[in-house]
Amino acid sequence: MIKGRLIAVVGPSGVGKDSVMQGVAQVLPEVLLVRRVITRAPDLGGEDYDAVTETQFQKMAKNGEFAVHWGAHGLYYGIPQTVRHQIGKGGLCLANFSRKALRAGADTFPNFMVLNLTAQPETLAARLGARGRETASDIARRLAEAEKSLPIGLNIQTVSNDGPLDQTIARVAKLIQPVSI
Ligand SMILES: Nc1ncnc2c1ncn2[C@@H]1O[C@H](COP(=O)(O)OP(=O)(O)O)[C@@H](O)[C@H]1O
Ligand SMILES: O=P(O)(O)OC[C@H]1O[C@H](OP(=O)(O)OP(=O)(O)O)[C@H](O)[C@@H]1O
Repeated sequence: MIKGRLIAVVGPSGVGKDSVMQGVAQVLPEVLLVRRVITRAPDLGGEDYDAVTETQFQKMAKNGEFAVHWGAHGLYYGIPQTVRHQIGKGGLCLANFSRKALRAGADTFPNFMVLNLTAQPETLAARLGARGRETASDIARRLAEAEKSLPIGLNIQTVSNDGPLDQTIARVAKLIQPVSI
């Protein structure tokens, strides 16, 4: 029997969290990508998300619609409660996560695992510029927050994404096996 789990993908802005998640979902069809609720303007690309206003987000949070939620970059992000059902059914779920919210994630989800992606600062700057989703001042703020420590005592796998994306995807696909019981 397979136990489901949530794998929180973390790392600095521009490291490749969304790209790696999408690539892994292509090579491992059983992987489910978590669709986050974000107070970001709709259709800015990078990931599929539910765009809501701040008022809508606060209402959803108050109604208990998020398993975990946090604020960052002047936005709010929520992981929907529905992810719990997917995990309960044995789903291998991947979510773009905040390093600040990892402790809450570990307290919320069974078999919680962290995929920590890394890249050199100059790589991050080049990638954020090329992505073009944020303004230059937003990019500067994101780069200033690149270094953050991770909580101790969690199941953390660290993988460099400095090299070719396909190489990272292949490494991650090998690491994120479901939990057998
Ligand atoms: N290994 C890689 N090599 C080259 N470009 C990459 C690689 N990984 C991601 N990118 C590019 O870098 C940019 C940032 O990636 P993204 O997945 O949006 O990062 P994050 O979600 O961590 O902010 C995107 O334009 C993406 O196409
Ligand atoms: O606490 P931190 O680990 O610094 O993370 C803060 C936020 O940054 C990322 O957001 P988002 O996907 O909007 O930005 P990014 O693609 O530039 O990383 C991540 O998903 C968190 O929501």
